[in-house]
Amino acid sequence: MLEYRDFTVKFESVVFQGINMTINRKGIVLGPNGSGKTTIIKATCGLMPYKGYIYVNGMEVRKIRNYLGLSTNLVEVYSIGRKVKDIVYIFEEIKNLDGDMFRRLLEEARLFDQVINKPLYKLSAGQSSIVRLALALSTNPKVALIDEPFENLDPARRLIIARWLKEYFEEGFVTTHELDLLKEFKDWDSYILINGKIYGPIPVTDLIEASVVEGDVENSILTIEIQEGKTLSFVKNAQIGARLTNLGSIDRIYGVM
Ligand SMILES: Nc1ncnc2c1ncn2[C@@H]1O[C@H](COP(=O)(O)OP(=O)(O)OP(=O)(O)O)[C@@H](O)[C@H]1O
Repeated sequence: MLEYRDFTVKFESVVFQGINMTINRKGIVLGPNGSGKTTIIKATCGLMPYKGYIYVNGMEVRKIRNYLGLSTNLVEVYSIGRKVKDIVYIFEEIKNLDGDMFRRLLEEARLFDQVINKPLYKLSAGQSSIVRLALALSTNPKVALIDEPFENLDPARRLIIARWLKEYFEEGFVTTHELDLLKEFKDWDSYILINGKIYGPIPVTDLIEASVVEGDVENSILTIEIQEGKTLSFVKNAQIGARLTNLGSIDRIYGVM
């Protein structure tokens, strides 16, 4: 279980202001560019300072030592070792990574031979993304925090990745701004991260059926503040507004206004 209490991050401007949220299943976190998707994962993995509290299975992140049950695909975590095979070896030693599973996943993505003897930084963006996801999932994590796993991937590999995400971890969330992938995660919850706030959980099935309408609409499943004083409502089976999934990317939500 992930719990955020008064979670606040400020850089030059506020990224999160006093977030209170509990995630106890698997969630898709949707957010436009710069909304804080990577920031919330970094904070939850103890990779950056924050105000307030983050609890992973009841343990406050700042106090966690040697917890093996949390995994992420963030590149910062895999900056050790020269080649991919060295990273696998190190994670087998320090995090009980299952080397056979890692090999099996990469063979399924038809990448193993191409990447295993190369350093991560020499891989293409898509290859690096798949390798880091396979590293994260091969530790059989209870909780996984996966940042933008679908970027730079061809359609066939996106479906492979979606299947891994459904199968290989128990709790946590996957961030994306791509809306056409929602249909792969129909029994998950979704969260929308925008303008310093996090909205949700909303069942993915509800979001798939929702249209986005300007203003505060009665009987909507959700109303969000997209900018100071400007709201958008998500309305199921509406005859007005723009069907959310037709937007393609959550970044295009600003165009609805
Ligand atoms: N170390 C930092 N110092 C200053 N500002 C930062 C830092 N890291 C992130 N930010 C800012 O915090 C905001 C959130 O960044 P973050 O990378 O979390 O967004 P994101 O939702 O992952 O975006 P994208 O979809 O573009 O990857 C952005 O405005 C970014 O410029």
